[in-house]
Amino acid sequence: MSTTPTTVGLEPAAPAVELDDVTVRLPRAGGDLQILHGVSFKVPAGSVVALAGESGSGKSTAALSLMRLLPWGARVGGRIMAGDRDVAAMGKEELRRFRASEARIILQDPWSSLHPMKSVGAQMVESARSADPSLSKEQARSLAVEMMAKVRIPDPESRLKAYPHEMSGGQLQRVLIAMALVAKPKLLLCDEPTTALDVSTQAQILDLLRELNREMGLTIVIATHDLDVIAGLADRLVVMYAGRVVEEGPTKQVMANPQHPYTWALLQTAPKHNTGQRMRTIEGRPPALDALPSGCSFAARCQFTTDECHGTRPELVLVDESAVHRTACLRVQAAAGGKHRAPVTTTPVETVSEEA
Ligand SMILES: Nc1ncnc2c1ncn2[C@@H]1O[C@H](COP(=O)(O)OP(=O)(O)OP(=O)(O)O)[C@@H](O)[C@H]1O
Repeated sequence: MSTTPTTVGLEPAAPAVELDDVTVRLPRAGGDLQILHGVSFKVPAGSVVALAGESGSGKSTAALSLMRLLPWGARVGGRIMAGDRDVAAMGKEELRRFRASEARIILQDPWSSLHPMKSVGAQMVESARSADPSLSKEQARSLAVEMMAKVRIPDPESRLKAYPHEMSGGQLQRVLIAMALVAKPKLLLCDEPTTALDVSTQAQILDLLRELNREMGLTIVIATHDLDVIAGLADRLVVMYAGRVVEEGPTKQVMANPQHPYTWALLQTAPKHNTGQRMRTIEGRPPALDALPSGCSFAARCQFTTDECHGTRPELVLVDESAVHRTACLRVQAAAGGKHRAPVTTTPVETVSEEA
């Protein structure tokens, strides 16, 4: 885990990327389906930020929106910033360069992320040269060998000649990470990067990500439903539910002292955090996105629900200013006697995605 972000008493690092009041709507017959509702979080440069939540909570959509990799016709509101540039306002060529060299993505299924008919080496050379067209084929190839060695693929020279079907899932995920690294990106997005892998390979890939963050200062955003993945890796944790952020803060603090009942319940489902013999599940299901309740989306599953929770949607407010720990729960806010502050939000402006 890096030590750069939001250290108490120090100036927080400038955000590498930031979502500010982001909404995402997808077109469908009968009216748009809203997937994200005013999602805001910052990813300090050099940090690891995890997006956690059950399936369908909007983690992937939030992560993919950072690279504008949303389905065609998606309407995006709010601001998505990469440093001081607005990702939504990037022209085609700027966006291509951003995706080729600054921000790279690793998806859950390594098999479908690679071309089956091209050797690993050819794909790595392409990746390197799309980020830096001035590289010769030989230079790109030696960079590929270097990065294959960095992700600890034995005998990288000969493995470059292999085709994807000749490699295991764990090796392919390493190849994908190496393929991202040849572009020398600043930001690596990982969408459930270990879900398709066996447990020991999962641990090795997580160790590798941790090492890349520490040694290369790579900023990492990782979307996962598995809180054990996050525990030793992420500096900050963003917990999502039904398309909203319900809690956000330093991972250790959120895990040791979860404020939102959903975060607490989610932690109980993680094997290492569960003290009982059997793994718990959270009773009930998240609400359908086209039938969200007017109050708190978690109210129907929460053991602390009051009448007010059904009628009033809680805003995400600071519960610990120095650690930038926020939660969206009326009960927590009431217990604090209203001393918590709601963040300032901006007026959303919508853009329509046409290139993904
Ligand atoms: N292209 C799409 N068309 C229609 N609905 C979509 C589309 N993409 C996502 N959704 C819906 O948006 C919601 C959020 O999806 P998203 O993949 O962001 O969630 P997630 O938390 O990453 O879940 P998972 O871990 O299952 O991927 C889900 O209900 C999903 O069905």
